[in-house]
Amino acid sequence: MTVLVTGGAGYIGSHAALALLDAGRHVVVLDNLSQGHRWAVPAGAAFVEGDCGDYELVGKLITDHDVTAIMHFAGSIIVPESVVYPLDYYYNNTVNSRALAQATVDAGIRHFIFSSTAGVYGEPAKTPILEDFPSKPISPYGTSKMMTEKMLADASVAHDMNYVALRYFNVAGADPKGRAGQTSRKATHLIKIASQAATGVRSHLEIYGEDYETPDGTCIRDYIHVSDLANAHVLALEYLENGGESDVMNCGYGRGFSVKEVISAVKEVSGVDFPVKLAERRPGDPAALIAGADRVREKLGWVPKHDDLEMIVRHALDWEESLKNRQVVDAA
Ligand SMILES: NC(=O)c1ccc[n+]([C@@H]2O[C@H](COP(=O)([O-])OP(=O)(O)OC[C@H]3O[C@@H](n4cnc5c(N)ncnc54)[C@H](O)[C@@H]3O)[C@@H](O)[C@H]2O)c1
Ligand SMILES: O=c1ccn([C@@H]2O[C@H](COP(=O)(O)OP(=O)(O)O[C@H]3O[C@H](CO)[C@H](O)[C@H](O)[C@H]3O)[C@@H](O)[C@H]2O)c(=O)[nH]1
Repeated sequence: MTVLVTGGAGYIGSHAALALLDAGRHVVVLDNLSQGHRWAVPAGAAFVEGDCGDYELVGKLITDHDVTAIMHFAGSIIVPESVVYPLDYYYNNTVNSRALAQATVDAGIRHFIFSSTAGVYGEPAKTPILEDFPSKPISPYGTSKMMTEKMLADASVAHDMNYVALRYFNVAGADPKGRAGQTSRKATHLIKIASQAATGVRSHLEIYGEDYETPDGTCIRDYIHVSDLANAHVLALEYLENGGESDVMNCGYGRGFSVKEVISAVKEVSGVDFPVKLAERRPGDPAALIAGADRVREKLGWVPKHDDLEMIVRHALDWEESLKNRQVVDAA
């Protein structure tokens, strides 16, 4: 009875592995270490280095570790990069997920939890965004995830498998106990970048556009603490094991902060007035993404513990400081 966590050497996957272990589960992590770090895999989890699209390898590790459920975090995650290298994104996020799904159904695995994204909605007509709004991604990243969602939906009808696709909004923060955090080799996320600027890893931060149709002209996002998100995965697994029907669920708090509000919070919490410059809009950025997040609460009984921007920022800053001691910071 082991959970296979693909991408468990990365940011969200390592937190999910911790949450599973904390819940008394057995975990095996599969990660090709293209972005993640071996040391980020929690001590209590088994680790296999390899690709989630390697059908033979996945089949073997399912047998070797008595895997009964999959949590699929492995993927390429940077929206603007997907605009420049779309075929790489379709390969890693869609083609490799197809191979993983094939290995899953061939091995008779009955539960699958997938890391999807608010990016599947594109530019929503209104907020908050509900799960039944149309999927009209405006980036290859969003399309690559939408296609995997559709594969899982079809596979769950044809095979004895139920799934939940969790559509994450903007994930941020770090494990409150300091056991894990974001250590991306190519940091792009706002709170991570701002934390690096506040801790001196980066010289400054750029705001990508202040001419959006929002109150202060900068983009609005729904920032969710990574530990609350990890807990939603544990609940989703219990839900599927108890026979829950396949579904998609938004993961956010249902409120948004602008880029400028986030920068103010990081300056306030850190006490550092780091330089901020204005820059051009970044391709693929919708103006506002706020989750309608009732479904995940109602169906999974999810109750967040960290819905507080200052707490999210505090944990992100603490992690950034700890990385300086480990000497594994990204180059600015
Ligand atoms: N971070 C966010 O705000 C966010 C929002 C929505 C969805 N997501 C999704 O959550 C998942 C995890 O994101 P993250 O922020 O932890 O990213 P991350 O880059 O920290 O982690 C991804 C991990 O997957 C591994 N990986 C990538 N391709 C692989 C492959 N083919 N085989 C095996 N391992 C592979 C990487 O080495 C890395 O450890 C992704 O699928 C991402 O699309 C993230
Ligand atoms: O240095 C920076 C970094 C970001 N931003 C802005 O901050 C906002 C948030 O950007 P992030 O890069 O932190 O996050 P995204 O909204 O682009 O995307 C994230 O959330 C999405 C869902 O909302 C996807 O799932 C995706 O995987 C994940 O990277 C955007 O308006 C972006 O333009 C800046 O102004 N400066």
